Amino acid sequence: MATLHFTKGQGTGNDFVLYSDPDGRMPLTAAQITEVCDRHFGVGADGVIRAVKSSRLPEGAEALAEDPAAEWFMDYYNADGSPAEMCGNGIRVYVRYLLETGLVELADGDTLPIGTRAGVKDVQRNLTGFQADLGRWRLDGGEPLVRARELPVARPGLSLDLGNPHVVVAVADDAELDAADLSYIPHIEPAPANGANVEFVVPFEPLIKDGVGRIRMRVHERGSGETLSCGTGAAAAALAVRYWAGQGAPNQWRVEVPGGTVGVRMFATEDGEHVALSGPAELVYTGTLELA
Ligand SMILES: N[C@@H](CCC[C@H](N)C(=O)O)C(=O)O
Repeated sequence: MATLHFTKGQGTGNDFVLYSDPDGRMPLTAAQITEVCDRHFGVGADGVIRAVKSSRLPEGAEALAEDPAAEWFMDYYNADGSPAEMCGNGIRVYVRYLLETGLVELADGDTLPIGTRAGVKDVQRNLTGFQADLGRWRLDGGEPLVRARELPVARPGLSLDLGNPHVVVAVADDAELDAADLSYIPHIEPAPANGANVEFVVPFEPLIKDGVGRIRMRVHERGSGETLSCGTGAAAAALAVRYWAGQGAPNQWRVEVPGGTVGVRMFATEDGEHVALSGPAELVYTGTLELA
C-alpha cells in the first residue's frame, strides 16, 4: 500500500492528477494509474503526470543532452496507464504545478524548458495562462479512412505527428460533429502502428475573421477516450485545416473544444516551422490516496 499525495489540475477541461517524485523513487504501475484515473472508484482524470527530475530518467537524460536547463521532466501517462510522448494541455498544467509547489520560478517573459518524451518544450506565461512551443511538426503522409459511430460515412483523415500521433477528420457541419459518438474508439483504416488521437473538426462561418482561423473540435484521445480538450490535438487540427485551406491561410488559430478555447500559432524558426499552443492551466485541489 502506498500513499499518493496528489494535486488535481485541468486545462480547458483536460484533467490530470499530478504528483512530485523528484528523485524518481515512486513510479506508478499501469494498474495504479488506471485506479487513480477511474472516475468512479479513483480521483478521476484523463491522465497522470509525475514531476521527476530529468537526471533520474533515461528519457530525461536525452532531454538534458538537448537542453541542460531542462531540469524537470513531464512523465505523462494516459488514463489506461500507457505512456505518451507529449501532452499540450498537460504541459501548461505541469508548469503551473511546478510554480505553485515552489519547485521552479518563472518571471514574465522568461522561458522554462521542460523535458518530455517528444523532446524539450519551452513554456512561457502569456495572457491566457501559458504558451508552450510544441516544436516542429510533420505530416505523416497518410490519409487513412476514419469511421466513428453515428457519422453517416467514413471520411478521409490527415495524419500528423506532433511528437504524438494524430489523425484529423473534417466533418460536414456542427450537427454531424455533435452527433459523433466518441465513447467508442474511432476505426482507422489502415490502423496506425501505435494508435492515434483522432480529432473531428468543423470550421466556423466565416473560417477566417480578423486574420485568425476559427474551428470547432471534438477529440477521442488514444489511451483516455473522449476528453473535453486535447492541446496537441488542437494544434494538429489547426495545422490540418490550414493545409486544406491552402495558400494564404492564417498562421494563427482559435480552436473551440468542449472545455473552452485554446490558441494555436505557427511560426518560422531556423530549424523549420514550429507550432505553439496557448491556453489556461488551473490547479483544482490537493488530496491523498491510498493505492493498492
Ligand atoms: N491531452 C493531451 C494528449 C495526451 C496524450 C495522448 N492521449 C496520446 O496518447 O498521445 C494534450 O493535451 O495534448
